[in-house]
Amino acid sequence: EYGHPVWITSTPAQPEQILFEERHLRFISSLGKGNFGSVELCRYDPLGDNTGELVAVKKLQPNKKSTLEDFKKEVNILSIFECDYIVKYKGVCYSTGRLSMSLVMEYLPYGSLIGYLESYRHVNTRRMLLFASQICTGMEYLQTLRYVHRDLAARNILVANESLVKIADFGLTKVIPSDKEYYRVMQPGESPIFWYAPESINESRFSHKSDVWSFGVVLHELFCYCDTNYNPKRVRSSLLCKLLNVLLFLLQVYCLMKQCWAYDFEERPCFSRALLHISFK
Ligand SMILES: N#CCCn1cc(-c2nc(Nc3ccc(C4CCNCC4)cc3)nc3c2CCN3)cn1
Repeated sequence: EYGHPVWITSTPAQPEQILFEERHLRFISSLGKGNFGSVELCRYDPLGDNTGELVAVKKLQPNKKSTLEDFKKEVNILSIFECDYIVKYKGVCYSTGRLSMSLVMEYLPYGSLIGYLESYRHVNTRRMLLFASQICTGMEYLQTLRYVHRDLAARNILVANESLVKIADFGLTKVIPSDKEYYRVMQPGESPIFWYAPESINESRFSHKSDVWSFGVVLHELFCYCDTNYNPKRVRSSLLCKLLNVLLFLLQVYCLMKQCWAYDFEERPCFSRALLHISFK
C-alpha cells in the first residue's frame, strides 16, 4: 500500500521485518546515545505533508566496539518483545546499498527517566512506586524469555507519559543458554561499574540476578529524586501520620534495595518476588 512501511517476507533466519524507506524518514533532532549507536527523532512522512508519525531511529555507529552483526542481534531481540513496559519495535530502515541499517522504534516524548526526574522534581512516592513496579514487570517479562539486559539503569528507562515508563536500549542484552543460569562475556563492558553486580565486575558473569542488582541501583536512582513532600497522602493526614507514611514507604523500598544488593546472587530476590515487595497498592 503506497506510503506505509512495507512488510517483507520473513525467512527462518530473519523474522518478519517492517521496512521503512530512508527517503521518507525526515530528521528532526538528536535524542541521545545508547550502546553502539545514536538515536534521532524523525518523522516518517511518505506523503510529504508532515502528517507522518514521529519515530525514534537508532543508527548504528560503526566503530571498534560495534558491528553490524551486533546491531542485527539487537534488532532481532527487540522485534520479538511484546510488553507494555518495553519500548516498541516498529521496523528497520536500510541505507542505499544496504551498507548500513537503522532500528525504528516508537518515540517516547518525555525522554529518559533520569532526565525526567531532574526536570520534574516533584514526582511523588506513589508515582515512583508505579514506575518501579513497571520496570520490575518489564524485567520479569525479559526473564521469562531468558534474556539478561546487562545495562539496566535510569538512563535506559524511557518515559512514555506521566504514569508509564518503558525499558529501552537492548544493545548489551544476551540470551542465557538453556544449560546455564548465567552468561559470561569476554570483553569487559563499557557501562559504569556502579550498576554492575560484584560477580559481573569480578567474573564478567551476567544473570537475571545481576539484573536484579542493577534494578536495586535504579530504585536508588528513583528514590534519590523522589520528593517525599509530595506524597498525596500527606495532604489529608496529620503530621504523625505523614511521618509514618513516609517512613513506611522509605523502609519498604530501602529493604528491597538491600535485598537486591546481596553480595551472594543466590540471596537476591527474583523479579517476581521483588514485584510483590513494591506491588502497587
Ligand atoms: N534508552 C536509551 C539510550 C539511547 N536513547 C534512546 C532514546 C529514545 N528517546 C526517546 N525520546 C526522547 C528522548 C530524549 C528527549 C529529550 C530531548 C532533549 N530534552 C530533554 C528530553 C525526549 C524524548 N524515545 C525513544 C528512544 C529510543 C526508543 N524511543 C534516546 N536515547
